[in-house]
Order: sequence, then structure tokens, then C-alpha cells
Amino acid sequence: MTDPVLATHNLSKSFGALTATDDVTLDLRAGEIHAVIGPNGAGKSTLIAQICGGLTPDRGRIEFLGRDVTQEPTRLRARAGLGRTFQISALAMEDSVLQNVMLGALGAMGRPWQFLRPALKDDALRDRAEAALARVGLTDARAKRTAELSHGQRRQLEVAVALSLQPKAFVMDEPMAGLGSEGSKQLTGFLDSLRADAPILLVEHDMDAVFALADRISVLVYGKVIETGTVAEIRASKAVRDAYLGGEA
Ligand SMILES: Nc1ncnc2c1ncn2[C@@H]1O[C@H](COP(=O)(O)OP(=O)(O)OP(=O)(O)O)[C@@H](O)[C@H]1O
Repeated sequence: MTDPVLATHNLSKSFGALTATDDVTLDLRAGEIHAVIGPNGAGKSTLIAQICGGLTPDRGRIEFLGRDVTQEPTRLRARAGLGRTFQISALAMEDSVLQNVMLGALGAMGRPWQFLRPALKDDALRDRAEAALARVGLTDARAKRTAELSHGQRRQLEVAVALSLQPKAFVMDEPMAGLGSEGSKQLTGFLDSLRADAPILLVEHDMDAVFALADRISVLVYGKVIETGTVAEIRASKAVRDAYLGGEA
């Protein structure tokens, strides 16, 4: 088997007496969607924050593309190709859709924002941004103010921002949140195709989306991975049913 693109090894993080991430070992392989599910407070956001660099683990390590990145700041991980999405507030609502993609790419490439004006005339950057917008189907909206986009389109724009960095892996935090059933269905179809660009570590509460998309699922309960397996394995797991899925499975 080829090496995983992204892996955590025995990752642990406590807040005072509370262990939010408890010895978490999981990996993300090329071409897959690996979903992380678990009840509220299970530690999913804490796990993602450590993977992306917002929180430093107490113990354990994170490897990205075979390199130990545990102590690296977020921007270096992003520059190395770790594409995080769905921080909606990161979008500049008054800027155009195209500018947002260019801005995002520029920031993650580590170029200071005071050079934004010249950068907006940078043909290579513009081409990359246009290609990312085309990939998510937002070409026609490129000149719109971001504030005019629908909720679902903003999700697509977040993906375009991440795509413009030509990521080697995506980390997605509840992409379906706030979308209606039609919006979720559309985004599910899109994410399904996106795994060909880069594998996706997907934290998501929407079980329809998870069961439709995931190649593997890890179930987090009280900070611990209690099971990792295929959709069928997770559905059949008594431990998961008892701890989490209840009557849903
Ligand atoms: N900065 C913090 N300080 C103290 N406790 C925290 C902090 N961040 C998270 N926690 C606690 O750690 C636990 C895990 O929280 P986390 O947000 O990671 O869970 P989650 O699985 O993402 O939950 P949800 O599904 O509701 O988003 C919770 O008990 C939470 O209250």
C-alpha cells in the first residue's frame, strides 16, 4: 500500500481535566474520502484544529506527505498543500468572487497582502483562480460580489479558494452545515468528484452525505477513535451503534 497523504499518530490534547483528543491515530490515503463522525463534543473540531495547525497537541504527531508537520504553523502546512475549507467567515463579502480566490491563493502562498493590487494583475495567479472557479462551476458568478452568492455557492467558493492552492489533501469541517437538502445533495455530488483532485478528510454530521461519500469512516467518542471502517463495517458495528448511531444505523 502507498504511504498515506496525511496521518495522525497517537494525537492527544487536553483542556484542563478534559481530554478532547485521546490517542487518535488515523490516516488519509490517496483518492479517498475519510469521514470523521461523532456526537457533539466528541473532539472533531479539536482534532481538525491540530491537523491544520491552530492548536498544538500535547502528545503525538502529524505527518503530511511523509513529513512531520506537528510543530509547523498553519500557513506552512497550507503552502505545502493542506487545503482547509468551510470557514465561511474567511471570505471577503464585499470583494468579487474572483478576487476572493486570488486573495486566498495569495495569502496561502505567503505573499503579503499589501501587494494585492499588483497581484490582481498577475496573469498566472488570475489563470489559476479562473481555473479553480471553473472547476466548481462558478465561472459565470466570477464578477459578482461575494455577498450576493447563495449559501451553497459560498461553499463552492470556499472549495475554489482551496483548489487554487492545488492542494494535496483537503480537510473539510462540516461542509453541509446550513445547506438545505437540495444544497446538500448538490455538494455531495461535487465532493464525490473532488476526491480525484485530492483526498478529503471530512468532518460531517449529515449522515446521508457521510454514507454516500465515505470510503472509510472513523468514529470519535469522548476524544477516542472507537472504530474505523467502511460504511458497511461502521453500520454493522455494535460498538458504534451503542456509542453513537443509536436507532439511525
Ligand atoms: N478551547 C477550549 N477550552 C476548553 N475546552 C474546550 C476547548 N475547545 C473544545 N473544548 C472542549 O473539548 C471537547 C471537544 O470539543 P470539540 O469542539 O472538539 O468537539 P466536536 O466533536 O467538534 O463537537 P461539535 O460536533 O459540537 O462541533 C468539548 O467538551 C469542548 O467543550
